[in-house]
Amino acid sequence: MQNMEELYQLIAARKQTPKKGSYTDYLFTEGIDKILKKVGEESTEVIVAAKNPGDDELVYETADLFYHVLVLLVERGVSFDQIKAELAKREGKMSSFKDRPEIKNL
Ligand SMILES: N=c1c2ncn([C@@H]3O[C@H](COP(=O)(O)OP(=O)(O)OP(=O)(O)O)[C@@H](O)[C@H]3O)c2ncn1[C@@H]1O[C@H](COP(=O)(O)O)[C@@H](O)[C@H]1O
Repeated sequence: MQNMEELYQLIAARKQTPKKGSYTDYLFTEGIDKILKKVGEESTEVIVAAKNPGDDELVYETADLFYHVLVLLVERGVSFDQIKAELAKREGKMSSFKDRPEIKNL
């Protein structure tokens, strides 16, 4: 079983020690524009999958998107701990939705 953090570490290791024939290495070699294009493509595929019936396609495309976002974070030098810290800051925070009537009125 591979969790998100383990996958991040594997991708970071690929950047540190490139492995010939690896898709991750291919993305790093192509560079940031290619990685961003893939994140865009995979995001669109998630949206389309979410509109279609059944979960399989949505699960598959979401996994693709997560992987490519992790590649992007490694490429940009953002650590997984930074993401965890940001999520932790939000934990247990009350939603300010009720205080913002403009959202309900959209
Ligand atoms: N989670 C993934 C993962 N998700 C998607 N992909 C690849 O992402 C690509 C997306 O498919 P597309 O059809 O959109 O892209 P493509 O036509 O293959 O290529 P391009 O469009 O990028 O030119 C596929 O080639 C998938 O294999 C992934 N490749 C690798 N991983 C993980 O990363 C680990 C390291 O991978 P390697 O570096 O390749 O060994 C693997 O063990 C996996 O756990």
